[in-house]
Amino acid sequence: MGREFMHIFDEWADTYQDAVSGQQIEYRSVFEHYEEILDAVADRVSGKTIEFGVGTGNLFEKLLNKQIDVIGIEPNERMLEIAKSRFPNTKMVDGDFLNFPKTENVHNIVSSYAFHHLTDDEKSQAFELYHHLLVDDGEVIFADTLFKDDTHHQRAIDDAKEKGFSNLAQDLMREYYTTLPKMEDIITKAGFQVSFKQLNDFVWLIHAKK
Ligand SMILES: C[S@@+](CC[C@H](N)C(=O)[O-])C[C@H]1O[C@@H](n2cnc3c(N)ncnc32)[C@H](O)[C@@H]1O
Repeated sequence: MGREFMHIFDEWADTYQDAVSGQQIEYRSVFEHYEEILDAVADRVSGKTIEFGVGTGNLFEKLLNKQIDVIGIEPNERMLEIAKSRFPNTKMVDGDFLNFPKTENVHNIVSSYAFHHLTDDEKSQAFELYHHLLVDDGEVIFADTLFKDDTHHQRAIDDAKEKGFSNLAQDLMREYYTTLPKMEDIITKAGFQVSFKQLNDFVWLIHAKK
C-alpha cells in the first residue's frame, strides 16, 4: 500500500544523490541540511531497527556506521538495487510502510523523506501496527516534510510556482503531506507520546515514544 508513486522513483533513482547534495535547484531547500537531518534520526537510535524507504541508502549507511542492527525496507526496485550495491551483505528487502516481513524485539522504526507517501488513513494504520510491533519502550523516529497548517502548505505550493519550480509544486500537490496537528492526532491516537522539531523549511523530526 502507498506504492502509487513508484514510477517517480524509477525516474529519480539514478540522479537522487545529486538532489540530496543540492545539485537539483528545485529541491535545494527541501534537502537543506540533509546530512544533519539524517544524523538527527541516526543519533536517536539504539537497538534493533527497521528503516522504511531506504532509497539509495544514505540513512542506512549512518545506522551501519553506528553498528545498529538494521533491516532496510524499500518498495522501489531501482532504489533497492542501488542501495544493495552500495551495501552488499546487509539486510535489505522489498516492502513498504505497511507490508513488510514482521520481526520481533524491534526497538526503533526510522525513516527519512518517505512517510508522506501514505495517506493520513494509512499513516494511522502504520502507527497502530508499529505500536503493536515495538518493544515496550520502543520509538519511532521519522524526518519528513510537514506543514504547520493548510495555509502554510498552500503557501509552499504558491512559492514553488512563483519560482518556476514546477516539479516541486506538483510534488507538493500530489503527495500526502500532512500538517503538524493531524500528525500529532494520528500518533497520539495510536498510543504514543510525540514531539516535533523543525529541521529546515520543509522537514520536521517526528519523535514518537511508546
Ligand atoms: C525521497 S526518497 C527518500 C530516500 C531516503 N530515505 C533519503 O532520506 O534520502 C523516498 C523513498 O521512499 C520510498 N517510498 C515510496 N513509497 C513508499 C512506501 N509506501 N513505503 C515505503 N517506502 C516508500 C521511495 O521508493 C523512495 O526510495
